[in-house]
Amino acid sequence: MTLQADRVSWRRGGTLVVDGVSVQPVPGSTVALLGPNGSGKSSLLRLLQGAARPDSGTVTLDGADLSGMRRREIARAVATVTQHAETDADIIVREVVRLGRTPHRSLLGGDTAQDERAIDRALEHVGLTEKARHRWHTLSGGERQRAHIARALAQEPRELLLDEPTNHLDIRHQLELLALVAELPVTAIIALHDLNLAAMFCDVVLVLQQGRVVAGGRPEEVLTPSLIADVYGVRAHVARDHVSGRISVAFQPGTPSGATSRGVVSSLPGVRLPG
Ligand SMILES: Nc1ncnc2c1ncn2[C@@H]1O[C@H](COP(=O)(O)OP(=O)(O)OP(=O)(O)O)[C@@H](O)[C@H]1O
Repeated sequence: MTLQADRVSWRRGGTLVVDGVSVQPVPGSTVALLGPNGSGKSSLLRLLQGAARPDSGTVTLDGADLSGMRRREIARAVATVTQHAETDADIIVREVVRLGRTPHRSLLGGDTAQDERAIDRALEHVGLTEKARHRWHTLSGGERQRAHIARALAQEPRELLLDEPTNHLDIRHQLELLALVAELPVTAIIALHDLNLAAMFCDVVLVLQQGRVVAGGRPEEVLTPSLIADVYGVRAHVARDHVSGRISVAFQPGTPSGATSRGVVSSLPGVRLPG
């Protein structure tokens, strides 16, 4: 059992932005949410984190409907890093990361040795140990992003929801972050724009278009030139590494000629496309 969405739909500002989406990740797997701008990736993550309720369908955690659960209860299992995470207070980095421990703290108790260890580990994972005592406003954009990820890791979640976590990161930190997430013993659902990062690190990709899942499965099954042409409207060449079996995508100038590959369906469990 894990965090699952079953045929969720959500209307925002009069528009259906999530349309009958099911997500049933295998526990411990890493799932990429792909799709063009405005296709509904962040909206779906908001439903999965319990920040909003679907108009229809259900999001469940270990079989229990998220809408009947307390935020603290959800936060003990599910950590989220959103695209626009900010921290106004001028506190040191370690205190930002400490916020991740809040759901685990008893109302009267202070921080325990376990809290301190979780914070140390999280800072180390994202390479910010040296900056732990620095003030928040002195960090670069990428360092702030990594601190927010450390906060989520300090939460010691089972489920990790990340919205464009590589946004501000240089290439080394992009690779390190996704390698870390893929190795962690968590189920991770990550909204990504970079198809190559998805292909390198994710077990499954779900491709959204106008709120609907139009393809889902292993990256090498789904990320074909015709799917990329259909969904993103760009030409691409896809090469496969014969040793790792992983693919890489090279984009080409020009508009693709009309290919249709909607509904690439995988035999993988947990990937269900709308009928
Ligand atoms: N607060 C809001 N109120 C009304 N509509 C919204 C709101 N936020 C987003 N939307 C709309 O919902 C749709 C999906 O947006 P969403 O942010 O989920 O897409 P996305 O795939 O994450 O996009 P991006 O790749 O640009 O981050 C878009 O059409 C957007 O305009």
